[in-house]
Amino acid sequence: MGEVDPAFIQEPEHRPKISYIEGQGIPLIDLSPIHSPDNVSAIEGLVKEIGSACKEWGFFQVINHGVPLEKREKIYSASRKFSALTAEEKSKVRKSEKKVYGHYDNEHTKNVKDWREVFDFTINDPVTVPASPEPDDEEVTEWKNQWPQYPPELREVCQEYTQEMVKLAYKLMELIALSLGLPADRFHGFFKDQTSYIRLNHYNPCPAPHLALGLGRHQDSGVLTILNEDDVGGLEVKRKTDGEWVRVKSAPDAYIINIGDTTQVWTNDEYESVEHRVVVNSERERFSIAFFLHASSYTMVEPLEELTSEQNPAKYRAYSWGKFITHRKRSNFQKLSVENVQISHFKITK
Ligand SMILES: O=C(O)CCC(=O)C(=O)O
Ligand SMILES: [Fe+2]
Repeated sequence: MGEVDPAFIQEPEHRPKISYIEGQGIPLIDLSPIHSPDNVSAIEGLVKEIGSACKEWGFFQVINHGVPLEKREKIYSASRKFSALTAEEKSKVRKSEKKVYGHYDNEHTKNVKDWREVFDFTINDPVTVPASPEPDDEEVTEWKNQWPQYPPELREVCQEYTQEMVKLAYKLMELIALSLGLPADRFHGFFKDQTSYIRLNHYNPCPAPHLALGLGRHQDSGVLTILNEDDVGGLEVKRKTDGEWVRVKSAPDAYIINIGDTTQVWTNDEYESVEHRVVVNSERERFSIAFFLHASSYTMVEPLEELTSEQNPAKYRAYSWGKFITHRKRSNFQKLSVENVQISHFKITK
């Protein structure tokens, strides 16, 4: 076995198990009804399924989602070509504190290094965000994409894929709104100048897969994540019922959807954002593509009025989405002595 940089080594309690439980129970939801919206009873059934999946798992898979296979194949192919470039070539579009999108292979999750490299791009280029996390600083700045020279088609296939993700994300948010007894378009207003981005993930084979993780345990901080993975596998979800890590077995052509922290706050904990991580292996590299649906930076995130009452008061104080992400971005480039900003910091304690 090769030597592995100690920066990658997880504490014993966070190391992956040799044998794993396959997440058979993770709901698999057929989205066909969204393509014939007049079929009211089919939509109602679908809304119920989505509601239970959000409540019980915070994770589910969808099939018949309407995203053309060809667009996905194209973005995977471009992602593979990019990952095969030399480190020097990739460093030309390297992420930094100032350039927040691009290539990066030095990310830490909870202060342990992840065994992966990523390429990030914002779907609204440039996107306007606060200049600093300081609460009183009203200055704004722009975050822009960096596109590599090679492969030349990367930019275009990413843009085409983005359109599909946005369409699917809106559909899913409509179903989620309905499942909460809200009007279908209840969430749409939050996405006018959305800060959503896409991440192309590449996990190399790892000589010490029992010590390191492709991606350490975390919750997604945004609204919703739409993930596609290749056939290698490795995503694990912390099951709500018993806290066990279960391996997601991706159905062919499925997208894996999970609720993020913003939705947890909006729904006042009705739908919780669930921890997940990625296990690597010593034989096969793995690719995945994640679309993170994020609100406009000027959004104040707080429990929705319709979902709170005297009996069920708001469990969170309002926080600025823009300040939250600038805080996160800054700390990504500094080794932390304290925990990163979390929604729990806005929790109202009695
Ligand atoms: O690659 C995966 O399967 C999951 C990636 C993920 O959870 C993330 O990037 O937040
Ligand atoms: Fe994630």
